[in-house]
Amino acid sequence: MKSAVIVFPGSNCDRDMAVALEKITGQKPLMVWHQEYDFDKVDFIALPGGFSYGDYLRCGAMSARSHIMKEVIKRAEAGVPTFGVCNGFQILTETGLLPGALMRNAGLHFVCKDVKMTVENADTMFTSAYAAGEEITIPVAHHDGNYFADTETLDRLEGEGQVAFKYNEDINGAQRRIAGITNAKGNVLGMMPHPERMIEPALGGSDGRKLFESVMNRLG
Ligand SMILES: NC(=O)CC[C@H](N)C(=O)O
Repeated sequence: MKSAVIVFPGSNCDRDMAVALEKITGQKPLMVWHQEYDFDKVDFIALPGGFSYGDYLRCGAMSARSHIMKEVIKRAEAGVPTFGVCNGFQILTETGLLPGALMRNAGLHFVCKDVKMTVENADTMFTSAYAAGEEITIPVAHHDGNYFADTETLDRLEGEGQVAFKYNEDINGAQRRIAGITNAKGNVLGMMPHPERMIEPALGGSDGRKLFESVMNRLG
């Protein structure tokens, strides 16, 4: 599985993502700088966490309008599996590839800890290696993780199985404790927790591993 990791000024989880992808897929990902217009054909695109453009305006707002995102949007709309973690999730909502918005945490504090969450839908290309309802522990580190969407959108997301993960407890005020969602087609996933930081016991656990394995199983 050949992957690309998109790098913006202020990304700080790009190397964590690259290490996880290389360890799990056995192939070094392409690191793509935001000023590029195009990049080689890949099977998987990752938008890593961080503080792109210093989180100015709104988290992810400036990255969403960068050169490279035009190409990412084109490929995601054509069906390429696209995965945004934390700041990557914020970028995906800012582009409109995913619905809703990530607002300031309800407690107005940066939240940095391991959280328990539940796999709400194990029937997606990103979650199929998990069991439905499986409880997993994954770290979060964000100040804008408070997922918001209007009631109609939330009902649709839940009704269509687009809620991939929910926190077991309220950690940031997110509506319906939503931690990660997919688009309607199922090839775009955004989530606030960082599975790339939980891929082996030396990191405190391996619960993030199955996410990458799910995609690998699907792509063959
Ligand atoms: N770890 C991250 O990606 C941080 C995301 C974002 N800048 C926030 O703090 O909300």
